[in-house]
Amino acid sequence: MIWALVPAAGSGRRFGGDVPKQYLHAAGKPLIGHALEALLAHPQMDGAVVALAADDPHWPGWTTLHGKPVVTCVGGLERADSVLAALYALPENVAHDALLLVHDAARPNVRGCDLSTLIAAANAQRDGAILAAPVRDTLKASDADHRIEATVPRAGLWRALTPQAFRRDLLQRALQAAQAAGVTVTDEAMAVERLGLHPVLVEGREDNLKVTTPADLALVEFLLARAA
Ligand SMILES: Nc1ccn([C@@H]2O[C@H](COP(=O)(O)OP(=O)(O)OP(=O)(O)O)[C@@H](O)[C@H]2O)c(=O)n1
Ligand SMILES: C[C@](O)(CO)[C@H](O)COP(=O)(O)O
Repeated sequence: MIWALVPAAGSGRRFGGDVPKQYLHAAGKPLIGHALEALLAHPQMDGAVVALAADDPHWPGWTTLHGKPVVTCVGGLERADSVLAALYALPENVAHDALLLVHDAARPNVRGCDLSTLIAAANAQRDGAILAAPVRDTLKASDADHRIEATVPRAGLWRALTPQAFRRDLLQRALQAAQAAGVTVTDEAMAVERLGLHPVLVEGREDNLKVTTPADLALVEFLLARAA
């Protein structure tokens, strides 16, 4: 059994505007709709838990997509809190060693081929696996005035994407440990790394973009329309 946990309780501060970005439309449907449909269209996926802002007026109320259950819960202050809330909201019949794929609602262009390679990698070893893209640009470190201080060697550097795939019991233990330590993790792998484990990086599509600013939306609109 494989379930998705979809953090969708953010307010989109960097994007701006009144409507949280996960509900903005591109290629005819909200970004969250594209993300959930891509996840649940995959034959190995069994359902999804979506973490929403309290009293979210935008949630369309889906209870199934592609014939698979969609469960909702109230998210938390940070993304990691929302992921943990979604984990706690998993239905009773989801086993404690079930594989969980955590995917940003703001990443609408995830593809089935990437889901298949990620699931295979996560099933092949216990530390988990994440989609990621190798850094292709030269990286610079700067001072507070944006003056270059150094060029950062990019060999072995990756951009973490989502989904990130972990066994339920491991993910719960890792997120609870980070929360108890007062550490705000920016992705699930960071919490698992804190336990001394080494999740595997699975090269994913560069166009599995997270919509963070308005410029991202225009690009995602083009990508989704082309994929339709
Ligand atoms: N407390 C939070 C914060 C974020 N998210 C979700 O985590 C994903 C990635 O987070 P991000 O892109 O940072 O979204 P926002 O937090 O909404 O953006 P910002 O940081 O600009 O406010 C998004 O789908 C967002 O809805 C969440 O579920 N709960
Ligand atoms: C989880 C993530 O998408 C991996 O790159 C990223 O860390 C989310 O960061 P955000 O600031 O919460 O968008």
